[in-house]
Amino acid sequence: MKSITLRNRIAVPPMCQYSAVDGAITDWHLPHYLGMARGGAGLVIVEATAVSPEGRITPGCTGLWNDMQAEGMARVAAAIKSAGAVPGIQIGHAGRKASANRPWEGDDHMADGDPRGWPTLSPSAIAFGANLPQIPAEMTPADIARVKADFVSAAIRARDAGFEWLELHFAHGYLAQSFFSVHANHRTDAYGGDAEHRGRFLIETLQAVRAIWPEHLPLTARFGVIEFDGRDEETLDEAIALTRKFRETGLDLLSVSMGFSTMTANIPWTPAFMVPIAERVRREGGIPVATAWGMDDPADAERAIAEDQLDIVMVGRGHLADPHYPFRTARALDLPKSSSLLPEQYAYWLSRYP
Ligand SMILES: O=c1ccc2cccc(O)c2o1
Repeated sequence: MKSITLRNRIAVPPMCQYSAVDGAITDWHLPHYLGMARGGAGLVIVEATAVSPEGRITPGCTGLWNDMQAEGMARVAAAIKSAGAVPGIQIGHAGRKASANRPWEGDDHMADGDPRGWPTLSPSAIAFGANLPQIPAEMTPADIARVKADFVSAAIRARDAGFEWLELHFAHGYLAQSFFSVHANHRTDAYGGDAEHRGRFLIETLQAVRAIWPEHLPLTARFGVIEFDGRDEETLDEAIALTRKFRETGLDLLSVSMGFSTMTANIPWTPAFMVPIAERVRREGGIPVATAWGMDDPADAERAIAEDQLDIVMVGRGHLADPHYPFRTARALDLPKSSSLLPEQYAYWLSRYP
C-alpha cells in the first residue's frame, strides 16, 4: 500500500494496554509491542493514543500531546520495525467515554470528585448511559477547532516518531464516532442533523491530517459502520456514502468496525461476523478494508483474503493469547517454511526440529 509493503496480511489491531503514566509509555509497552512484532504479523498498530489529556479513555492511556510522549513512542516504532513489522499507531479522542476506570477496575466513569477524573466532551450533552453516566459538555465551535488541531499535532508527532501507518479512531462510540451517531449527536449547527453534517467533523479531521501525513504512507481510519440497533440499513448506507467521501479525501484503507454508541446494540457475536459487512463497504465504498472481531480461526482469515472480502485481517485476542499467532497459523495451515515468520534465533531451531 503506497510505499509500504507488509510481509503478510495479518495485523495486530490497536488494543489498549492502560499502562501509561501521564500519557507516556512505561516498561510495559516496549516488550509488549516488540513481542507482538517478533511473532510475524505484517502490521502492528499501537493502541488508541489520545490527542489530548481529556481525550484519554482512562488515566492509563497513551498520548501524543507532548514531545516527551513522542520520544517514548519513537522507541516503540523502531522496535516494531526492527522485528520486520510495519509500525502503525491509532490516534483518537474518547469523547463522552473518557475519564473512565480500566476495564478490570470497573470499566466505568470515575466518580464525581475523584481527583483522577476530568470533565468530558461530546457533540451533544447526552451521556452514553449505564456504566458511563457522566453527562458530557456540548462542544463549542472552539472545542471542535481545538480537537481537530490536536489530531493534527498528534499525527505530526506520530510521523516524526517514525510510524509508517496512521489510523484515525473514528469508531467505538468515542468522539469522532459520536459526531456520526444519531444516538450521540443532536446538534442543530453545521456538525449535526443529516448524515452529511454528522460526518463533517470526521471529514474535516481527515482532511487536516492528510495535509501533514506523508503522501507515500498509508493514512487509514477505524470507523463504526453499523450499530446493530435496528437502524442498520440506514446507518450502513450513510456510512458507505461517507466512506466514499473519505476515499475522495485521501483515505487509503478503512478498518471496518462497529459504532458502540448505544446501549441498545444487539451485536451478533459469532466468528468473523463483520466480514460480510466489511466486504460490502469494500465493494460499495471502493476502498481497501480490514476488519477484526472473531477472526482467530485461520480458515476464516484465509478465506476472507482469498475471496477478496478483506485486504487485511486484524487479529486481536489471538495475538494476546499468543504473539506468535502468525507462526502457529502458518503451521496450522501447513504452509511451507512457517518458522521463517519468526526471528532466526527461534526459526533456526523450529525448522530443524519441527
Ligand atoms: O477503541 C477501543 C478502545 C478500547 C476498547 C476496549 C475494549 C473493547 C474495545 O472495542 C475497545 O475499543
